[in-house]
Amino acid sequence: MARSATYVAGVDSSTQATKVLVVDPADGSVVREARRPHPDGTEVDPRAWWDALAGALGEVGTDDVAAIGVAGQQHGMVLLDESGQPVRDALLWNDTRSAPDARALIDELGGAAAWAEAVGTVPVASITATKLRWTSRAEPDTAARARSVMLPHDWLTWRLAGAPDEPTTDRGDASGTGYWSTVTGEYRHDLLEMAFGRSLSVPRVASPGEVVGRTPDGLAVSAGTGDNAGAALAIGPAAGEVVISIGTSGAVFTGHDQPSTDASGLVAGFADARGGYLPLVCTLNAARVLGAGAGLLGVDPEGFDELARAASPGAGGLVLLPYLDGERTPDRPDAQGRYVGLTTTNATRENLARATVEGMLCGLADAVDALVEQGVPVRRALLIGGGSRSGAVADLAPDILGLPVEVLSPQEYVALGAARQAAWALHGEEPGWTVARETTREVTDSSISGEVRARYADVRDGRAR
Ligand SMILES: Nc1ncnc2c1ncn2[C@@H]1O[C@H](COP(=O)(O)OP(=O)(O)O)[C@@H](O)[C@H]1O
Ligand SMILES: O=C(CO)[C@@H](O)[C@H](O)COP(=O)(O)O
Repeated sequence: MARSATYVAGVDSSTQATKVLVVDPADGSVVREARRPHPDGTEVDPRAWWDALAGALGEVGTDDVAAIGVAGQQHGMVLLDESGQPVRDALLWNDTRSAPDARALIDELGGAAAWAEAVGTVPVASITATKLRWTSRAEPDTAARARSVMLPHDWLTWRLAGAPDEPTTDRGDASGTGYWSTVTGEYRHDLLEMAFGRSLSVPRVASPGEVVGRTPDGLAVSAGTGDNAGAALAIGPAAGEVVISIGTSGAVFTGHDQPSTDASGLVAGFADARGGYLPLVCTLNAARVLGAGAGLLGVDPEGFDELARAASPGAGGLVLLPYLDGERTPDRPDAQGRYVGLTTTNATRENLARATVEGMLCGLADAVDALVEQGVPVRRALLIGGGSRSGAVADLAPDILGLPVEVLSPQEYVALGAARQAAWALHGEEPGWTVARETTREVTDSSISGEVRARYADVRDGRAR
């Protein structure tokens, strides 16, 4: 159906919610937006994402929308049967049950370096291939019914396009599966078979500006991508800039001109949504650490910020190891959070709040170090995601990271990137919009990073208990 509509829609189907933006493709301005929550938990019926998407699209309205793109939480395993129905709830990126399967797969291929060379990423429990192995091992009857595997954004894109015979994915999201190689740009069907015990259908990898289908209403559907690649598409970090996304995950990434193959496993060598590369470090513990701290202290986010700002740097020696939900980077799936160094002198609500923010930021500072270790230049950090709305995070970040920091204006950058891709698919060229930049917050005391991070490292590495 031909449409005379003028706008494009971008979707972020992330861990906690679906967010939809209707955007003017002429300048990238947001004209309408809506949001629907997702169920909690690390395994979710994908139909809940579809319902959230349908609800949010219904609220924003699509009569004047010509194209749509979906960026989604990475790595989630959506296993489908012969008729295209999910055989079980999707296992999400933050589900750690497949940690032993990750270790087994590493051994079977001959070690971490072999994986880094093969696909760019050493498997941890987040990576889709390990979830396939867990399913074939722990739920063989369920596995027997599976015919195809998709990622969350693949599945939503496929459904938006009316479930065509040939589902699609893109380089950005495919690179988080463990069975698509960022190094060669090809599927490694042998690794999928090694993980699952037999072959499964996988989506075709569409090109960045491709129209992969049409909705029943005639909207052009773009290839979509993973949420972090979506944010990178929206922001376009310059050389030396690293994006730090403080959502459910803490994701630290930037564009790069060559694939990464980090055998230490800290840096995932992902692809981006433009044809380039997106080395990325992901922690399991970011915005929710702040929420847990606020809950512990019985305050709202603003009250929590006020407490954290009122304490001195270093929180009187109190340190939080922020691995509340286990950790992915470093690979400690069974870890728990720990406050260390509590004394009668430092036992104040202010220090508890400050240690919480500092601990979360130290985890992200470690992630930045891992990128630098891989030869990625880092001179400035750009903060996005729900946790970047915390005033205490914004205030403390430059001194803990030891970097100038820009907190980008609160926007749904992942959905904006998806809208940008939809505009690209619609008009055949990538739009030229840039996002507004904010004032840079400079490092105020360069000794803080060293001192706070040294105490944190003692706790992280077991030298202080
Ligand atoms: N002002 C704030 N202070 C601290 N945390 C916040 C604030 N605003 C939102 N958040 C947290 O940000 C998270 C949601 O961020 P978002 O980037 O949308 O996550 P995701 O992409 O994982 O769904 C929630 O955990 C929420 O509690
Ligand atoms: O696993 C990763 C990146 O490798 C996560 O970043 C997920 O993509 C989920 O992101 P959020 O929902 O936290 O934005």
